[in-house]
Amino acid sequence: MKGNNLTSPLLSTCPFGLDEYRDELLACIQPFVLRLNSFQLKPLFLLSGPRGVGKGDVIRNVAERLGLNLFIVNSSELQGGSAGYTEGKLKHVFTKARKVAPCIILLGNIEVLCRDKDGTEDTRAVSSFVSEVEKLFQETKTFPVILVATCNSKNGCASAVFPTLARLFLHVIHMQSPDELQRTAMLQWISQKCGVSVNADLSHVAAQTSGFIYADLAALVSHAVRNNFKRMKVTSCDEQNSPDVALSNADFEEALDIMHAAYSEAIDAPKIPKVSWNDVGGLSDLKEEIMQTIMLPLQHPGLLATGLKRSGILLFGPPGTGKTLLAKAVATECSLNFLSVKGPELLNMYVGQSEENVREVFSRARAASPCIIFFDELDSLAPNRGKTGDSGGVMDRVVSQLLAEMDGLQETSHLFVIGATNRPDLIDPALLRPGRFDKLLYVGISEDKESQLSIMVALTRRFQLRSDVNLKDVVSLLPDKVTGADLYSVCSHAWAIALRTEIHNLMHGGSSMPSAVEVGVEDFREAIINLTPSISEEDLAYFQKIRDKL
Ligand SMILES: Nc1ncnc2c1ncn2[C@@H]1O[C@H](COP(=O)(O)OP(=O)(O)OP(=O)(O)O)[C@@H](O)[C@H]1O
Repeated sequence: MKGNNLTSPLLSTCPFGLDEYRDELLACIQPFVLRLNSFQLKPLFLLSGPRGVGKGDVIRNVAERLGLNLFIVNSSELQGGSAGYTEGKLKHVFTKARKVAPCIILLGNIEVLCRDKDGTEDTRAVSSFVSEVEKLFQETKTFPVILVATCNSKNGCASAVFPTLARLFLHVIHMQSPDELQRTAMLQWISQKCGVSVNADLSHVAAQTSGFIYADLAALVSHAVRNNFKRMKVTSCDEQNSPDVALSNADFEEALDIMHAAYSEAIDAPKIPKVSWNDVGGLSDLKEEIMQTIMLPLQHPGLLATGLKRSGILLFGPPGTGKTLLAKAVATECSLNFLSVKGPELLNMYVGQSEENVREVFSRARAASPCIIFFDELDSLAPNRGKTGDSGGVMDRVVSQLLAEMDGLQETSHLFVIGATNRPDLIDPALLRPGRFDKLLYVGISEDKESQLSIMVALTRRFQLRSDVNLKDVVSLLPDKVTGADLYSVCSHAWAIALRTEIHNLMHGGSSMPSAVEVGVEDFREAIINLTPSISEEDLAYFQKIRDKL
């Protein structure tokens, strides 16, 4: 793609994927440039969107296309602690702008304008701004001056701007995070702009960059170029001998790893867990089933377009049977970030806050996608509506919010939801309908020696076992019905007993502390004697009844 220069030098300043916003702004400004403004309206426009979405580039491109000068001023430069200062600064800026007319004044970060120290609206500053703007347009007779302000906002809406200021604008353009197609176009444009060719599947890269905006994609390409230089061992270059750079899939993969890691650090976002299949004993049928559900949309994103309904997975069963462990292992295996949320953590006494928390979880996961959201104790978050008896109907609204978010998942192939509960019978049936948590999987206790052995093997993987230990013999000492958590307790107990013995020997004339604690068969025996299985026969009968019912 190198040398595939853009045909129009004007087009080159507007990233592909932002053209719809550019055209919208162009259409707004053109009548004023052509003096078709018979209603004496003031040409004030507002562009809002997340920081780095490409607002400046859109305005720059419009100015170039219309042959207007661009006069850039940041609102924070106009803030000086008093309304008088803002007024003086504004006068100065507008006088200078008039001198370079025809022009666009780009007033950046308008959300900070007219804000006093404690963040509230400074009404005097607002009225100075309004009157200075009035004067600007009254006194500009010869060539047009257009004012385009920008506002940083997470969700693209301009609510951060004080309503008195927002009312001044003739039209507001809300710039959203780009979709997959737009991201592909942007990556292509940024690479061309950097003068590098691309031997990678950009649509595949774009699919892995959900939540990225223009500035993130530019950083991604620059990381990819650096990776390429490292791979090709480019040490020095000058204008004449600049190396031929062809970015490969591997360059982008590495760059994505760097970006995802940096992003996770910055916002404490979910990360890929470090639980391998070797850490999970038994449960092989469940592993297979979950992997298939998750891998299918990842490997064939096109299937979603054909109307295939995505489903969430609900793991249910007694406590301590490895539901969380299983979900983490799937995330590790598929290289997915893992966002674990305990149902009760999201509930809040303030009106509307619990629903907001649910929304926030999904938006955090979307920003970190590909991602698995793991809802532990789902029954506490989504109980049967109308049965909970909370006076304000909070739970009903939380369930409705959860349903709305789950339905929204159909559009993405990179977000998965796994729920876990000990009480599936308490969950609102609406959540178990097709397209939501419609795959119910029972995670039970270990009832046969074979599955107990495989869990013991997984749990003692990092143990130093004495030569007298045969795990089969250890397993034969176990009660018939135990959970993974019971076995974990046996292993950790045995290790603690072994450690205690080592310390005792050391204090009574032993030579020196060995580098690792060696666990012997006696240690396991003692730990097993002290074990009380966490699930009783009645509990088990109850879980089996629910399982048969579902
Ligand atoms: N199949 C297994 N293989 C290895 N370890 C297991 C297994 N099942 C459970 N464990 C051990 O038990 C611990 C608790 O398991 P986990 O938290 O996954 O259970 P859970 O079913 O999610 O429990 P809860 O319903 O109480 O949330 C794990 O950290 C792990 O050490």
